[in-house]
Amino acid sequence: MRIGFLDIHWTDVLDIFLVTVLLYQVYTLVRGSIASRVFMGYLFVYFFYLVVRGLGLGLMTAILQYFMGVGAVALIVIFQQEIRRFLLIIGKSTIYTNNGIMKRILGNAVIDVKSQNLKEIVEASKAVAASFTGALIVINKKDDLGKYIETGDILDAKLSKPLLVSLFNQYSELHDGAVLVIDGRIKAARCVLPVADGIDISSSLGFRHRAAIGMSEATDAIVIVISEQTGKISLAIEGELISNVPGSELFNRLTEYLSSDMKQMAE
Ligand SMILES: Nc1ncnc2c1ncn2[C@@H]1O[C@H](COP(=O)(O)OP(=O)(O)OP(=O)(O)O)[C@@H](O)[C@H]1O
Repeated sequence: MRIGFLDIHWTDVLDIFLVTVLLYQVYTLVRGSIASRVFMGYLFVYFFYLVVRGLGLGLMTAILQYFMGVGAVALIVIFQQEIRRFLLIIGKSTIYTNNGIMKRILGNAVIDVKSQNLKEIVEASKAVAASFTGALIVINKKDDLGKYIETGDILDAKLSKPLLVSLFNQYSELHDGAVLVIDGRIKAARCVLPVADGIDISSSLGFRHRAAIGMSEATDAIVIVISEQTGKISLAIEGELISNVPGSELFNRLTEYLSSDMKQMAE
């Protein structure tokens, strides 16, 4: 097909369509985060580079070309989390990961929720919330949380309601930071979680809640966060915070997310 002086093939249309979809996906992933500004900046420089190259400005093209090369590496570092989420979404949504055999090969078998001791966690959360004590409890799904365990004090203790409650007691040496529950055991306490830096996060949320969101963005773990000020229980899942979850709903919400492969409970 010819439009004016342009000779357009169906492959060009497909190409433009795919680039549009890709750019839109990248935009939705970074939207609202500081990284989105970097993304827009990089896109602007790239278009400027195309114009300069089109005009045949050799020196400027060479400088921008060098900048784009270095910038590409910098982008990978800056967008680590977004790239990870993007690949996770692709990985999760492929038909292969829904196939039983592939699940086993990829270690994607649905985890045994019964062994997670969720009842004890729920009872402890309710007790902690009732006493207006702040708490952060991270429960693993499939991701390895090894690097977060290392930031705290390793306990590797049998999970029980009394132990969990006493860990968050304000007089406990281990009450600060997060408790990591791995495969139904209290693996570590006083752990430091990554803090979410999204500009769309409500300014009323303090660091405890931001850390919960940050952890659920960086990994597939589910995070229970209990506010010291309000005694409210919230859940952080896949970068979203579900505020004020009634104690009676907590067990079902945890079970639903942990036993699903790709649930978007925040929807
Ligand atoms: N990155 C982090 N990793 C783990 N725990 C953290 C992190 N940042 C803050 N915390 C925990 O949160 C506590 C501070 O909570 P802060 O008052 O700032 O948060 P908040 O979201 O307003 O919660 P609250 O409603 O309980 O006051 C710290 O004492 C610490 O225990």
